[in-house]
Amino acid sequence: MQTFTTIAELRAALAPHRLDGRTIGLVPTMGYLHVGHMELVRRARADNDIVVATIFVNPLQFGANEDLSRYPRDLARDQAMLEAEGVHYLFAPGVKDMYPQPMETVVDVPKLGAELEGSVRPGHFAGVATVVTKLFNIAGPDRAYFGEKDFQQLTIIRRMVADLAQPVEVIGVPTVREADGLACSSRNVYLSPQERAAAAIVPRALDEAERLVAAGETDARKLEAAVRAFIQGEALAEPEVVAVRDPQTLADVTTIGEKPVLLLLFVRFGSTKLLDNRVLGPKNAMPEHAKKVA
Ligand SMILES: Nc1ncnc2c1ncn2[C@@H]1O[C@H](COP(=O)(O)OP(=O)(O)OP(=O)(O)O)[C@@H](O)[C@H]1O
Ligand SMILES: CC(C)(CO)[C@@H](O)C(=O)[O-]
Ligand code: BAL
Repeated sequence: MQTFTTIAELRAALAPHRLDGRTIGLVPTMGYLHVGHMELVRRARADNDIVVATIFVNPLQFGANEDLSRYPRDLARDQAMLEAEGVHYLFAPGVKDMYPQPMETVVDVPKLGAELEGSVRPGHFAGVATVVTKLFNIAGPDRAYFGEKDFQQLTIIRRMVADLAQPVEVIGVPTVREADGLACSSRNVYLSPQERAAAAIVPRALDEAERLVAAGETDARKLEAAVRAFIQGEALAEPEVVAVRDPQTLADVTTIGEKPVLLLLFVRFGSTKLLDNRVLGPKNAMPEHAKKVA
């Protein structure tokens, strides 16, 4: 695996592959990799001739009071993990390599980006859409891989690609979980031992929602209220977003009926925010969602 920090180096390395007709799969990350990221890499390896992973902690998507400066980083460990999975190229630019001058151009999907997680992280999704567009322009991938854990992000990227006719196939990858069901996440390292134990309430809340729907709950607002109360049963957990939405569009849903719905959770433990979601409803409509890691 070769690691590059500049746009020119990566482009030069990829150009001959493109000329030879090889397909390129892109796995964008912010580093501090875990088994969830590795699942994205494995999918990219299976589908493409060449795999490019990126590690960039993108300042554009962090608010002033967020964790940009303390975001966990370990490039040497990440490189070893990517190399072991057969990644061909790692693009790990510095901020000056990505943004040599202050960015004047913004890619935004404003309606989808303003709600749910966006309502507590204003500007976050414009930062994501902008950097992902730039990464697409740099690497020119045939396919790009994103996790379903960040479901709103995945929805926004799909919409952006469709609206702008970006020539990339977006592939969503099911959430990889720890043994107790907690979704793997780089930010899990922020949790104290007590918070880590308490965080198991998040996947359990998804189970509880599934149970309530199976027991006949059809009112989306009532389901949200019940799930919120369930999470609040854990003293260390503060639910910021509990929302039942349409899984394709994220549009509001009032009734849970024939069609599957998506339950999105954004739960705070101290200063750490964790995301999770599950499709509820007809079983055959569910994606392969809950993957456990031993
Ligand atoms: N548990 C997981 N299963 C599958 N994909 C995941 C998982 N966690 C993250 N991803 C995906 O990996 C990509 C890079 O995510 P990122 O580097 O932000 O990791 P993260 O663990 O989500 O970090 P954070 O804790 O900062 O949210 C995103 O597409 C994200 O959805
Ligand atoms: C897609 C992404 C790498 C853009 O910075 C980031 O939002 C993430 O890690 O999910
Ligand atoms: N995992 C999404 C990137 C972020 O929280 O900034």
